[in-house]
Amino acid sequence: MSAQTLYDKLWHSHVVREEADGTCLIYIDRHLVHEVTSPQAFEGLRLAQRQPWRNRSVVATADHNTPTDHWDEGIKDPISRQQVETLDANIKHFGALAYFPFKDRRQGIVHVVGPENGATLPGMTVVCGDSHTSTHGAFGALAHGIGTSEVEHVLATQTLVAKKSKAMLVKVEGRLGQGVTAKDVALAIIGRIGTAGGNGYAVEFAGSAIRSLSMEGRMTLCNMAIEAGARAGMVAVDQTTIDYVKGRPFAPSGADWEQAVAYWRTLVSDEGARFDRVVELSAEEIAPQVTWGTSPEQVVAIGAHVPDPAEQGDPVKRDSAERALQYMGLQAGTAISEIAIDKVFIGSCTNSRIEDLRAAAAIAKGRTKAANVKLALVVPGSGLVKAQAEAEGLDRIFIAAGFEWREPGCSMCLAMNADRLEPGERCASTSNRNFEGRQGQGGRTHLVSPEMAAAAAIAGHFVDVRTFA
Ligand SMILES: CC(C)[C@H](C(=O)O)[C@@H](O)C(=O)O
Ligand code: SF4
Repeated sequence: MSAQTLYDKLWHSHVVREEADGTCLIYIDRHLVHEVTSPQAFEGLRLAQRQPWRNRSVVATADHNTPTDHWDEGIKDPISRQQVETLDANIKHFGALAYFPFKDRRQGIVHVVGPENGATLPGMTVVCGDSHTSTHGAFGALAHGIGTSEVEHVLATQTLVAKKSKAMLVKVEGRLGQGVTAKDVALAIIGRIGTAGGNGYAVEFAGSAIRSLSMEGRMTLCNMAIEAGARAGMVAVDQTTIDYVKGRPFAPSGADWEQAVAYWRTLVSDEGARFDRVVELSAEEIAPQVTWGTSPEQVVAIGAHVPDPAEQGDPVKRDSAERALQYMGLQAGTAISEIAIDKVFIGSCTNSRIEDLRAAAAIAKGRTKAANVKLALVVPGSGLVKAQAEAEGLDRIFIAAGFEWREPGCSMCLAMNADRLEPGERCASTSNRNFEGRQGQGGRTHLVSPEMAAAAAIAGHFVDVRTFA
């Protein structure tokens, strides 16, 4: 057999049936479920009087609609409460391998919860009614978001109708500088190929800079593959992957573990495997990134200035840059480091894992939030991340610096709960989307790494974390 990509291997090992036109039925190993995209799917099962094909593939949690403070008061918003209670009822009725409901010790953002419990494993197909399911590709898994009707299809049949995508290799060689993170790599890639650059592709991230990333970093990167328009993002299995998975609650153990590891080690692209497109970046050239507009591709390095739309050759891009500047309340030519901020959000499935919190705390330690920053919110990705951070004293560092330490959830990543921006407020955010109104109507989002967000909270404006002393 000719040399195969990691994507080829994951795909072919899951095809149940292939039609002449290439449409396939692929088997789904892990089905992650949250409260937003599952109610109609479960309702569909009920109406059809069907049972889930394999409810032990389901791992569910409530994340988007859960508040991040005053948990003793429950969920105040009636619509949010109903969504979360509906999930409770559906899981109770249909069953699951694991359910981490509101207030459970292990509750959290579904994309944080899956991996940390060992429910996301190399070689799996992982789906969820959520676009950032690409996160799980960090494990050498084939992972992507699906729509609500597909959620129902997977529940009912354990399969998905899909067509194979083209394969793209994004290679980042070299050493990332001090203060340059996986988030900066992700933003730099999107800045290079654009938010449509990955359309029609499954992307494998490779190269020495990617190999050197921790699993947390790889998850950050794969999380944002979707913002580059890709169907899925993935990283080949190596020792870092295997070390991370070992000993987690749903990971195999004993003889099963040995057998699994032997298989997982094959989950790499073969020498000479063919990709439809190859993009190469040099790690040394990547600086901390800050988005200035309303699309993740509208991004520059911290030392740069807000670009002038007039210099944009493509009329469509020029138009959208002009609109973005207007929405963002920015002038072309302004130094990024002169942009003052009102709020800071450290959290989301992109950057709310323990390593992200450690990095932000290292910047905040012994310092104080600037007076013009009304709120600096730190929201761990899960209850387990929160407990770990507290055991390490990170919560006390943040609180001493004037930051707020909250309960886990999606929080201010999207305004589906009480955490949001007010119209016109400007936020340094570690999340993944900066669309108009994403963090609240009229809110202005700048995407950055956790280090950059913490430094901005202290300085009151964006600042180069590499020279921040
Ligand atoms: C609510 C959910 C469907 C949505 C998604 O699919 O991504 C959300 O998680 C987001 O980040 O916008
Ligand atoms: S943290 Fe944000 S991006 Fe991630 S699942 Fe929640 S809302 Fe979507």
